[in-house]
Formats: sequence, structure tokens, C-alpha cells
Amino acid sequence: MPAVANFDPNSKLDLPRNVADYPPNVWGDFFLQYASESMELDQNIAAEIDSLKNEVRNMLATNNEKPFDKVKFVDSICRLGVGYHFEHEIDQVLQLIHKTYVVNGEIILEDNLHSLAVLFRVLRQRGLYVSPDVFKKFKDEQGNFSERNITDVEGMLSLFEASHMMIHGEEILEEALAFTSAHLKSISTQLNPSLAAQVKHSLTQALRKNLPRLEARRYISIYEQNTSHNVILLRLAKLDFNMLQSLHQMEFGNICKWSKELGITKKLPFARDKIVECCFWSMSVYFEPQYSQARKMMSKVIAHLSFIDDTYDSYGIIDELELFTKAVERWDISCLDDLPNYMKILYKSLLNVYDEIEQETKKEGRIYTLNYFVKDFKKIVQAYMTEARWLDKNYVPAIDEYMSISKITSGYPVLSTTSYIGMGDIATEDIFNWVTTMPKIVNGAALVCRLNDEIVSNEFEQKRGHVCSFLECYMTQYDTNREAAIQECQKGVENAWKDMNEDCLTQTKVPLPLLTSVLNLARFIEVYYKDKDNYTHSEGLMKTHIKALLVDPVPY
Ligand SMILES: CC(C)=CCC/C(C)=C/COP(=O)(O)OP(=O)(O)O
Repeated sequence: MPAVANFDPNSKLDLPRNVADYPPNVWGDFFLQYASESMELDQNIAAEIDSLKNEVRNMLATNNEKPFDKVKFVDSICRLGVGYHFEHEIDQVLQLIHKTYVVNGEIILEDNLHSLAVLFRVLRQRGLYVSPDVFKKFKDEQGNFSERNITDVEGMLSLFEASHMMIHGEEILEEALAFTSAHLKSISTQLNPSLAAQVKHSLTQALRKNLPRLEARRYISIYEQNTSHNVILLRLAKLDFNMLQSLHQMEFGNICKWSKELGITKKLPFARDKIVECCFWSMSVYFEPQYSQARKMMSKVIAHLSFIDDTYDSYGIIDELELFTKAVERWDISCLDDLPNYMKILYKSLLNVYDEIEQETKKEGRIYTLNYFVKDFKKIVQAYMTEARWLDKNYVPAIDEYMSISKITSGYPVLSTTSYIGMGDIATEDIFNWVTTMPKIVNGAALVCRLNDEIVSNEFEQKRGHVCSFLECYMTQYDTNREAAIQECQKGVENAWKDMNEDCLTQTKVPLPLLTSVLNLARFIEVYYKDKDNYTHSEGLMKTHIKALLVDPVPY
């Protein structure tokens, strides 16, 4: 039975539709050259990587170093992007340091601002609590951060990065952030070019909010310029980066081949043609080799969410959208007959992706994960429908009502769940129960996504008639202007990061890689929705980054 009585699904195909003026595809068939069944690994390089890994592992295991040197070594390993080889060793080192030198949360070691700030950040990144009171000694009698710190650029930079680990109620880190931001900005013109570039980069993209692969690519050159760098670690970082790049190239190639064979972007010409950017989104969530299959699934899910988003946001007509929503609620191929032709293509393709994920999860004995996925997928489509009805009726909801729906349509709740499907046994059924109830970290990532997106996309979207945004709802509810609404958005993003940081310290039962994938979803937004929507308009920053991570190897 059709879901909407007396509605012929194909009767409105000639109607003028709301079509967005999306920019064309940026990459064409470029990545098809890398499509392959298996990756050819240079055996000499593979052997060298193994031997370098052993050497670094031995360095991590020696106990004759000062704790600060050890922590800085761990920090370099992580920033260079090779921490994933030494998870166990890094855990041991940091647990021991935390046990020995942190008493009731207080760091009992003495050193300069740089060392203490690195120690503070590295321990917190690992989910180990340390009190920010360690920075009190850098204040003057009036209780302000002392002006004497200003000339210590390394210390200021490290304090700036450390302050981004803040949770709610940490006044001293708020002050540290304001103090370091202001002074680093004003001093940056007086520094040598290399240090000035580092300062400028941190001020626009703090480490906590940056994507690990981007950081690795950048930090390899910075570390190399540091005269006291560890040559073994540097060589490992370079070879490993390039080896992973080859793996990612092959994955991108295979997904592009799948997309081309499917021909769906040609069949849905109203939708954004962004398969490479979808692969990049999933690679940003996890880059490690063991998540190759997970990335494949996730790229396909993101691609379909993008098509569906464009269907609800622009092309679809309200009656058709009701039909599609019903079909997703029923999740059954027999619904196909109820849909107009273009939606048949989309619906069938979505169920095919689901079948593929089913095959994979069956092999691993993790088929139960799909119930959680489908439940979340239904939720996002229902929320898209709510937004479409709002637009249809020109309805401007109250802020709370708006946020309860738009957090779901950010896509981040369903993507958090999707990201766990391919993460193996660490993502247990308890974890799925947790992640699908909007814990603080998922709620935070959804807020970061929604609020940043609203700040940068509003004008482009409103031009073509888009559901009202946070900005409109806020301005209407509080009878205020756009600037005040944007400020509220920015405040919301800051609070969301505090929530996420808090969950990273308190959710001790959730393994770090699972928290990290949600953090990485938020980081993707911090990088690509900063000045504009770089997903839709991907010819600038996103293209440059994809080239740096996927096309150009690191010279060695
Ligand atoms: C994270 C997800 C779901 C990825 C899929 C692609 C997508 C919908 C991107 C956001 O587009 P947008 O900026 O147009 O979003 P919205 O329509 O929600 O404003």
C-alpha cells in the first residue's frame, strides 16, 4: 500500500524543483588509477619500517631518561603520526609517570612552563586527569599570568595547546587561553619565520582540534628542522606516512571505481558529486591500516547521507519526502514501488550498502551492530523530514526544538555509531548501547558540527530556500541581531569541546580509539567548516589537504 494515499510517485517529476547551485566535482577520475585488489608493498621498505619500529619500541622501554624527556619523546611519536604502533608501550610509560609524579591530581615535578604544559597535555590526551593548578606558579601577585612568560615563546605555545584540554569550571585554563592567544598574536611578527609559522598555525588550528594525519604531515617537517631530532623516529615517521598513503590511495581508488560503476551521481544530478571528499571524511575518522574495511563502509554511508541530505534539502518535494521517510522507516526492498524513480535509485543503493555491511559484520559475528545502525539511520531521516516540513510551512521553531532535531541532522550521531561497526571487538554491545544514547561526546561532536556549519553556510543556503537555521531561530526568539546569534553559536562550540574533553577523562570504560573517532568527526568540522563549507566548496583548502595526504609523498 502506498504510504501517502492517492499519490502517484512519478506524477510530479516535471515540477520546478529547488536545486542548489553546487560547484562541480573537483577530482574527476583522478583516483581511479590507484584502484587495485591488493597493495604492492616494497619489501625492503617494509623490513626497514619493522626494524625502525623495534628500535623506537626499545627506546620507549628504557628507564634511564628523565620523565619530561620521556613525555616529550612520546609527544613527538604521537604528533608524527606513528603512535598507533606503540599504543601499549605509550600507555605503560604514561601510566607509570602518572602514578609516580601525579598525586591527587597534582603534578609534583618541577620544571619550566614548556615542559609542564607538554606533560599536562600529553597525560590528559591519554585520558589521565591532572589538575591545571600546576600553572598557578606562572601567575603574579595579582593573580594574572605573569608578563615575564611572554618572551618564552615555546612555553607560551605549549600552554596555549594545553589550554585546549579544558573541561568545565577550569578558570585558569580559560585565562591561559586568553593570555597566550593575545600575546602570541602580537609577538608573531617578531619571530623567526619558522617559529612564526608554527605560532600562526597553532592560532588557527590548535592541536586538540586538528586532524591527526594533517598534524603528522606538518609536524614531520617541523621535527626535521629541530636540530635535536631523533633520526630513527623521523625516518620511521616518513616511511610510515608514505606506506599509509599508498594504502589510502588504493582505498580511494576502489571507492571511486565502485561509485563510477554504480553511476549514481549521474542518475542523481541534483546532488553533490563528492565521493573523494566522502572518502577523506572517513579517513579523517581513522587512518590506521586495521580500519581499512571500516573506512570503506563509512565512505559509502557518508556518500548516501550526502545524497539523502540533498534530496531533503533541495530537490525532493514534500509528498515524495514523506514516501521516502516511510520507506526508510520500513527498511524493506518491497517499498521500492511506492517511490518516484529517482528515489528508487537512491533507496535501492542504500539497501545495497546495508547488505554489504551485513555480509562483513556476519563474517565477524557482529551482525547485532546493524540494529543500532538502522535505528540511527531512521532517526536521521525522520529528522530530515521534520526539517522539510518546517521549510514547507515556513515554520521557525524555538531554539530547543530546533536543536533537538538539527543535532540529529548534523549526521554525527549516526556516523558515530557507523564508525564503531568496523572497529572490531573493542566496540561491544554495551558500547553500542552507550553511543546510541547521545553521550556527552557525541552530543558535543553534533553541536560542533551543527553550530559551525550554521555560521559558515547560512548565507549560501538561505539563497536557495533552506530550512531556517540556528541563527534565524535565535534572532527570532531573542529579537536580536546576527552578530549576537553567531556569538551564541561560538559559545556553544566552546562548551561542546569542554563536554567532549570531559567525556574523554571520565568515560574510562570506553577504549580510547572509540572516543578518538568521535573526536575526529568534530575535528573534521573544525578544519573544514572554519571559514566556509569546504565539503561543498572543496576546490580550495580541502583539495590542498587531500593532495598533501593522498597524492604527494613525504620526501625522504
Ligand atoms: C556528516 C555527514 C552526514 C556527511 C554527509 C554529507 C553531508 C550531509 C554534509 C553536510 O552538508 P551540509 O553542510 O549541506 O549540511 P546541512 O544540510 O545539514 O546543513
